[in-house]
Amino acid sequence: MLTATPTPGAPAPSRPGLPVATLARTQPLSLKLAAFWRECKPRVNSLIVFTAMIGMVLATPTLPSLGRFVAASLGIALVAGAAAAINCLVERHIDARMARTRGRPLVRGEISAVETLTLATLVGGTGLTVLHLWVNDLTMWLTLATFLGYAVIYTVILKPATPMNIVIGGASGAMPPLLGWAAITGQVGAEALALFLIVFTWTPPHFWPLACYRRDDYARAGLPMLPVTHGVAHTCTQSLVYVIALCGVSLLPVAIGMAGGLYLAAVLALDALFLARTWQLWRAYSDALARKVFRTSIVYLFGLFAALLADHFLGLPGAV
Ligand code: HEM
Ligand SMILES: CC(C)=CCC/C(C)=C/CC/C(C)=C/COP(=O)(O)OP(=O)(O)O
Repeated sequence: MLTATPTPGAPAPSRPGLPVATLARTQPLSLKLAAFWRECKPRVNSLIVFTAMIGMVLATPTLPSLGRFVAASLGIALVAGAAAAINCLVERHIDARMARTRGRPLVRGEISAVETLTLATLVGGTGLTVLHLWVNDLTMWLTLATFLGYAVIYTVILKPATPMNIVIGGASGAMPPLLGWAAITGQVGAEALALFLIVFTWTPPHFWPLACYRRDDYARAGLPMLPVTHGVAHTCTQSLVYVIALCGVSLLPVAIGMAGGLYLAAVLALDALFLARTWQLWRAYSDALARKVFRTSIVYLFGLFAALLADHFLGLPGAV
């Protein structure tokens, strides 16, 4: 619970002079809802939902039913948003100590812990209900497991305990394309596992460059991220190993016949870009380059899934 005593290093609350707990009580509902929206981490979750949507489109040789597609996207988005909000709730004292996260709504007193919990329960519960009523129970259970994997196993247990937090916790972030596949087919096939493996292998070199240039933040917050516990050089070596593995894993869709030449051409270019940047970082680390590698990771994953989509549409009957 945030109290009237300011957390050392935390920013001033959104209205100076008022303690954060009092502030949260005096905010109008519209501002609280806007604060909750930010707690749902809409930018990160837009890519998460995008990968789930591609999983749905790839799961059928034609096009998925529009109703099922919309219901599954909505259900997954709502549960992912609730998971992000619970992450903000659990980590509010840590967030107050890090420059990157100290502007978050709970830290600034724009919303209270109880309101965050209430809204997250409502939103997450609605998401699971949508999946139960209009998608299928397999997707609902797998989405619930993903929620628990991120909000509890990663956030509460692994993140404060081990520098390998991201490798194990990354399994939750890799689930959405598999959830999309399960939403359309009612099962989990080899193709869904290939998509899972791509995001799973991508996650460490997505996160570690950011953890490198934010290492002082993580050290101040007392979180055992790899650059804090093992240094930047070791983290860059690990990132390079994962990107090399990713170059292999990214070819799985071609190897199992779920994607063709267009995807192959695009993914080879993306692999070359990600590998070159991660290699440069390994050779000569700088914070500026680490920022660039982090941004490249996002371009990489978005580009890979967009290429899968384009390749799929090219293969549809009637396409040139
Ligand atoms: C457990 C695994 C993951 C961790 C620890 C992680 C960590 C992070 C962190 C710390 C940021 C910076 C957020 C900020 O600036 O506040 C970030 C940004 C981002 N992440 Fe991840 N991430 C993970 C998985 C994923 C996955 C699976 C996706 C998408 C499929 C993703 C997509 C993004 C995007 C799009 C951004 C940029 C957001 C922006 O520009 O504001 N992340 N990630
Ligand atoms: C369907 C469903 C439940 C999906 C959840 C998907 C999922 C696991 C997303 C994780 C991505 C994410 C926001 C990481 C932030 O990590 P962090 O908490 O270490 O970052 P922070 O320091 O910015 O809070």
